[in-house]
Amino acid sequence: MQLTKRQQKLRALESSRNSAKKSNPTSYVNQAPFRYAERNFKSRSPPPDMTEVFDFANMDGNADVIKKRIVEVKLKSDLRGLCSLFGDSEETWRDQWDRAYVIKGVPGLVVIPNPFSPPAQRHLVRRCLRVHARHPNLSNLDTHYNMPLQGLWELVEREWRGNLKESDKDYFVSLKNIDTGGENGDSVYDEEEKDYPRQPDISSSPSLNDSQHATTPTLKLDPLPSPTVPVLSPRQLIRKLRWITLGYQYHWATKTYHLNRRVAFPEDVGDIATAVVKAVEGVGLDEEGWRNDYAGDDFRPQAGVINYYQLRDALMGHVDQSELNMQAPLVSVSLGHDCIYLMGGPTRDTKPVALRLRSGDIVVMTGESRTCFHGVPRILENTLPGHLAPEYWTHAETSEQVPDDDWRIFGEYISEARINLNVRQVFDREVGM
Ligand SMILES: O=C(O)CCC(=O)C(=O)O
Ligand SMILES: [Fe+2]
Repeated sequence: MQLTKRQQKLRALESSRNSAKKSNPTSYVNQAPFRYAERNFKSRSPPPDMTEVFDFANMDGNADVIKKRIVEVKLKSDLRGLCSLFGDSEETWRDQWDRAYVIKGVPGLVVIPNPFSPPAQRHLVRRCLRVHARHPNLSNLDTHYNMPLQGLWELVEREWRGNLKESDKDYFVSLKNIDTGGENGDSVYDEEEKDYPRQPDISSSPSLNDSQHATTPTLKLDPLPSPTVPVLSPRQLIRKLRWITLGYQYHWATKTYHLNRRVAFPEDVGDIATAVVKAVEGVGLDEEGWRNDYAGDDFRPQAGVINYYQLRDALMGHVDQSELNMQAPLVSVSLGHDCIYLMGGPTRDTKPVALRLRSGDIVVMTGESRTCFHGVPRILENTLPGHLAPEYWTHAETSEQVPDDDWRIFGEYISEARINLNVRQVFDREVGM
């Protein structure tokens, strides 16, 4: 993109102002370390300081202070035996299918570098857009729009193939009537920060507040639609999708689960999470006195969130503490563009570690880390792996490399996005409905 002279001048001015602010200790002196790190990685001008980022796919490239903190550990089992979506990934594995990493000073966190094959990653991206992002799963868009039952993605595909035109009656997804009753618990999405209504009011206190737990019998009113959301074409509207919920649907306003809105948990996502929880059983760091002792057989994938990030989106620091069962590990899978993932401590006063997560990487929050602050301040541009690019099939050399011919449309979406799929156990075991 060519900048005009005026734009260049404005950029330069912004950059010098920000640098001055950054070098002025008084403007940062009262800033909690987690916020300070968020601010660093969100900054566009000047660009963030990336010297202390953990990169598990490029071990030699890590700074010495980072290398010293990474400890390679063995998973309980070879992942390939646990779920058919694992296996045949690119170089990173070199046949070490039981390899993972933990970090000194970050008890409970386990990182498994991408174990998925390229087709498995494409399968998950497709499922996240075509299957999971529709009724009965709730999304941020449901508050404001009468979402089509067959899903927004179906309209996107029809528009893309030229089978849906502006003059067709179902082209524009209609806005919800503002008179529908409810409480105003949701905010309109923001270009840069994902509209998790929970973010602003999560306290930095490590103690769990009972009112945030799943069983609290609070009145769960649906949030009111906003009068200011625009009417958009399917391909524009899909870029406004920020999250959907799986299994037990989440009520953001009260930070509790809807016990009466339970959707069957998707098998492929549940299988991945269960396999991962089984694999990390017993993983720990003796020298720091921690070990994940959650039995894989006790894990039940009961709820999940899929986050859809556009390149300028961020997810601010938060703690996931709405689950009654806070002992079970939380499994989180990255797809598409790389991101910076911050993992802190029980309050924002702990300096977080910054991890570069790539497509396919899995983060598991076990034990202590389960109640710690974390967030995604930055999606890294120009990091889409070739096997997810829209034009991928045109470069394929063998027939196995050729993905389904409909990949191009998913590739177009993911070429400006990152998807995160995370799975939680809410209760101790199954809960009868
Ligand atoms: O996008 C991610 O990697 C993290 C998402 C997350 O923390 C959440 O949904 O609670
Ligand atoms: Fe989270």
